[in-house]
Amino acid sequence: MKTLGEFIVEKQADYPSAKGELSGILSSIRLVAKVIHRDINKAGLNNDIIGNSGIENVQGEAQMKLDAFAHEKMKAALIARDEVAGFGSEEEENFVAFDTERGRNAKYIILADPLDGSSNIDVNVAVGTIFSIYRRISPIGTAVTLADFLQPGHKQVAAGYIVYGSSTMLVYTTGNGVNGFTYDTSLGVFLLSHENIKIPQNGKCYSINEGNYLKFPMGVKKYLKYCQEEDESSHRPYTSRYIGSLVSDFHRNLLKGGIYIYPTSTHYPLGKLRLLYEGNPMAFLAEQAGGLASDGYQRILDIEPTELHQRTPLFVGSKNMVEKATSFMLEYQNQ
Ligand SMILES: O=P(O)(O)OC[C@H]1O[C@](O)(COP(=O)(O)O)[C@@H](O)[C@@H]1O
Ligand SMILES: [Mg+2]
Ligand SMILES: [Mg+2]
Repeated sequence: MKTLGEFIVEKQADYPSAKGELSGILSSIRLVAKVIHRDINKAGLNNDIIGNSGIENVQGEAQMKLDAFAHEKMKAALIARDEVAGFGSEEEENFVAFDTERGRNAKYIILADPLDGSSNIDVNVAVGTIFSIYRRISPIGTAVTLADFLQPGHKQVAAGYIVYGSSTMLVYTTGNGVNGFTYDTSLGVFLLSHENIKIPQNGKCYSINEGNYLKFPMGVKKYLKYCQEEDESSHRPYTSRYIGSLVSDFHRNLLKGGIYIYPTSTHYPLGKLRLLYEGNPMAFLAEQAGGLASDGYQRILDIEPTELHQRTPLFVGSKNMVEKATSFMLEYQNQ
């Protein structure tokens, strides 16, 4: 079976002009995945890892100890690389420009949600790490600027996630399909287990925090009613599945078909999920697997970001399901 390392080298050979820089970054993300995997596995035994850190992150949300741990590990792994010019993270207010000679001459910037679904850690439920890679637009030889981080999602050169579930998997795309690798803990390697993943065009599963139903826009309420109606030909009613960890919910729907929705609500008028750390990477993966991602009205990857921690509504998953949901959004646009 092919390892992630072998796969990366093989793919690099498909692009003779490539200098292996992207491959180097992916290798460091693989290392971060192993480190976080190791510590998550000890979470129940280690009080330095579980629980609330007692501080709020830039989103005003309680920061878990593992959030901060994952963020620090990721930053340390990336700063050590020749290829990375800067890092933006959900856990840090400003982006970090790697302002050394090496960083100023590097080509890529990374955005990440180092630990996604962190409220699940203390109860032993799957969490994840999400990453997104862009080529910088500022001149080489200078420190990166905010503009390098505010590029629309269609400019991503690679994106992916690690899901720390019943097994740990790394799933990524470089714009040429989506591949998944399962971590073999006894060998310490990621093995290619899910080659060229394609999301089913139709699914039977919808994932949304239905507890917020009364706060949703009318289009979402109508779509949920549609999901729950009886109709044999379209296999409705669909099944409701919601873990509360985007990576895990997305991963299930990617493999089995389904739709994940985090809409606007009276509570979160702009949506809850972050465009740069969550929306864009998942949208890139979904499209590369043959699915779709929308904010309800437009393609996620076409949104021009204006802020690092910008939020977005997200409808992502099987093509026909996302199209159906967004048709309801359009129909009930003003309600
Ligand atoms: O509890 P809610 O409001 O349904 O939100 C759940 C969503 O929030 C998130 O946890 C946000 O991610 P973080 O843990 O990285 O802040 C998503 O993973 C998840 O889908
Ligand atoms: Mg998250
Ligand atoms: Mg997070």
